[in-house]
Amino acid sequence: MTSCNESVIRITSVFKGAFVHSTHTSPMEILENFILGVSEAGKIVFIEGAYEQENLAKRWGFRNTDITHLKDWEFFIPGMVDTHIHASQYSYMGTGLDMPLLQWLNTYTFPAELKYNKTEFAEEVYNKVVKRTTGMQLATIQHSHSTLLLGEIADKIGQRALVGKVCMDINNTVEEYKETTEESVEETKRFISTLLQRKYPQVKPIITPRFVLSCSDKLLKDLGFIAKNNDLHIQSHISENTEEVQIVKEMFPDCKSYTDVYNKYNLLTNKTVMAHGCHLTDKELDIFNQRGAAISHCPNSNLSLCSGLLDVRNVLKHKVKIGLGTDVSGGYSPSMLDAMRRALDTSKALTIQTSGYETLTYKEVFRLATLGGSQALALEDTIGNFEVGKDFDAVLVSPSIPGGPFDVFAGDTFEVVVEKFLNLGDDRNMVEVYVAGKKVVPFKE
Ligand SMILES: O=c1[nH]c(=O)c2nc[nH]c2[nH]1
Ligand SMILES: [Zn+2]
Repeated sequence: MTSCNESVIRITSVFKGAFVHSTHTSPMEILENFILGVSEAGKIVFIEGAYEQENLAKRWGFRNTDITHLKDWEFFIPGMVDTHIHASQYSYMGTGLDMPLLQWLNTYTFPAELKYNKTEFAEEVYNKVVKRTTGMQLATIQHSHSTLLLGEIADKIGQRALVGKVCMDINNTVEEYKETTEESVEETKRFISTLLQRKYPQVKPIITPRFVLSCSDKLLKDLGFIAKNNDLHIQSHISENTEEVQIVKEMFPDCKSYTDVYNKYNLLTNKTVMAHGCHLTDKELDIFNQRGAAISHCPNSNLSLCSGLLDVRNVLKHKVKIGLGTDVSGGYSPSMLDAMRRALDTSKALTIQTSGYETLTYKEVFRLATLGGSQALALEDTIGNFEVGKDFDAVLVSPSIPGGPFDVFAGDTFEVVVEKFLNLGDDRNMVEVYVAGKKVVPFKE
């Protein structure tokens, strides 16, 4: 394609059709018959009504034959952002959901994660999990060599990812699955500097204390320093289950709350995303708001481990950033469509319990899965919707594929088709995935 005649920006792809995304003012905007241009750098250069085609073609120097026309009923959505997933738990996804959090960790999770000291096992699992998930993934693993491998695989496939090495220096049940404080700190530093040196464009490190119950005061303190000194993202778990909350309270009598513990160690920043938060109090949500920290709502996991029902409406009321997470394998599905559906189920369960409760709409959970996720990961300037200047991270949805999971009828409106896809669609409908303008699905073998 030709270069633009009025600036150095080179347009490499132009798509014409329907674009569905969220903005600050609207949970779902359906832009039918629009035209979107992507630069060589993978950025959205324009998105305008198709009636502007001629002007745009002149201004940016593309020809009509350069335009990719979406087929009937096809539409683009922004890449969905999975704000919390454990790549290292993928091997037992869909099993072992028969006990509450702390027993589940001791029985299934710690023995399974121990296996990642073997690089071959890590390689097999990570090659599979990176391909199974569409969108951002946060991976956790204790062994830094396999965690680096995860970063390498994500980069090779073209995925966007924040990758973290789980830190834990306390484990009274599976004794062999823990590090000394020094090991945890040194391995974290080594992991971060190696990953940063590799300069992967879309793969970055994230500081990952497992949760308060797995980390000594010294480890939490040192991780807070490392994150601050290197301006890094932070991820952890908070207030997932009532037993966990009670133990934290007993362990830290001087702290006012679970949130206060992370806050004390500089682990609550505007680049922090905390998974779950089902039992956070209003005061704790106020602290999240003040610190600019975010919550990853993991509804499949919250239901599967009977942890709790996060009141998303209340989180939004406190103006706390919130996105969705699959939390594989506490959550049994790696699909962000499933995360949206379980978020709606949770909101409906709260509606049954609470008279006058304002149930989330399917449009609102779509916003959580896209724009909300980008805000939660402090990446709103780069991804989350189709605003000019952002990276073109997108999924091409084809609703009426042969043998697909739902049917489209002549009388359906675009809005109805989008709703059907969100409630009934699956991978078969997601025919192409783009990350920063590059097509990553279908995968190149
Ligand atoms: O859902 C969860 N999965 C985990 O691996 C974990 N570790 C601490 N807390 C946790 N919660
Ligand atoms: Zn988790």
